[in-house]
Amino acid sequence: MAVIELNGLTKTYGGARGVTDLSFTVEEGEIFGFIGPNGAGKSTTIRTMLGLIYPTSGSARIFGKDCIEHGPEIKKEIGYLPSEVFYYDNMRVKDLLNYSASFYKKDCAGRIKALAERMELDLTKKIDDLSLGNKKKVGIVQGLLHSPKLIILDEPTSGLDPLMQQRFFELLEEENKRGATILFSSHILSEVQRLCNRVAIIKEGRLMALEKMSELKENTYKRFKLQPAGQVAPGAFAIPGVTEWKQEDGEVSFLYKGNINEITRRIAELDLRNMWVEEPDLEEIFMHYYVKGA
Ligand SMILES: Nc1ncnc2c1ncn2[C@@H]1O[C@H](COP(=O)(O)OP(=O)(O)OP(=O)(O)O)[C@@H](O)[C@H]1O
Repeated sequence: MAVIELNGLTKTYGGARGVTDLSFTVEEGEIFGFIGPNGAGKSTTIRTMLGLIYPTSGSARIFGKDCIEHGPEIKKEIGYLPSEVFYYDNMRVKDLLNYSASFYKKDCAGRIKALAERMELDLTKKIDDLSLGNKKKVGIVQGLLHSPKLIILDEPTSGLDPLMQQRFFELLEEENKRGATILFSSHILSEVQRLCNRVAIIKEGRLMALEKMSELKENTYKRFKLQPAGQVAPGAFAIPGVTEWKQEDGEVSFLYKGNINEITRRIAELDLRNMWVEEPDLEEIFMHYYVKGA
């Protein structure tokens, strides 16, 4: 079952581009990455899903229901963590969270306590006295306290230290095992890589690619590093698919995309001391899409 369905979603702000003709679906149980640089249109898409802004044309549906027509009903089943969190500073953390919980017709007390313990959040503190990272933790607990079916995260890790990021990711993986679908929007590619099964790449408001994480990695470049016994002739790797060829300090490196046998035949002609083949990280993949689509 599709949990999120975007159909030709377009949003303009006055004449300015927000997102253009965006279509994709997120299936139940997925951890879906939504990546693109600042200004690509991620927040615009999320705000439309939450019914906070109206699409100019096209539609966004969640749980099979239109996000504008059924906004309040849909929102009860969504946990949303915005990129920036703002609170009434005078409140204590527990009062704010109890207030948030009162919107759901569920007893969330046990969950609030468990989540706060997990994230090492002091419920008795005044929001005013919290650091940025601790405010972020309030947002996390607030987003998860009602055990939502869909979790929408907009740049969720900013302000969290590495240990807390790790905890948070573990928490998300548990929520996913419990059955929650997750949309994870980010420009930090390593975290998307770590967590997501599938990704949509967005650039200047348009969908650039929609792929399984595994395919995204397979269909792209591999980085080769060789340590030859002597100098390699400059033309030795002049075959299609080889780019960024470099020879320095006794090491040859290049990116390769193509039939793996072609390249191993070339490599086999060399006398090697050592060799490494590395998976490209998402950063390199991302650059590839951007350069290609530029
Ligand atoms: N309220 C608004 N009024 C006018 N233009 C807007 C508004 N909100 C967003 N935009 C524009 O829409 C485009 C997409 O912005 P959006 O915030 O959705 O991108 P993003 O991918 O979430 O980036 P970021 O990570 O920086 O938030 C940008 O060009 C932005 O300037």
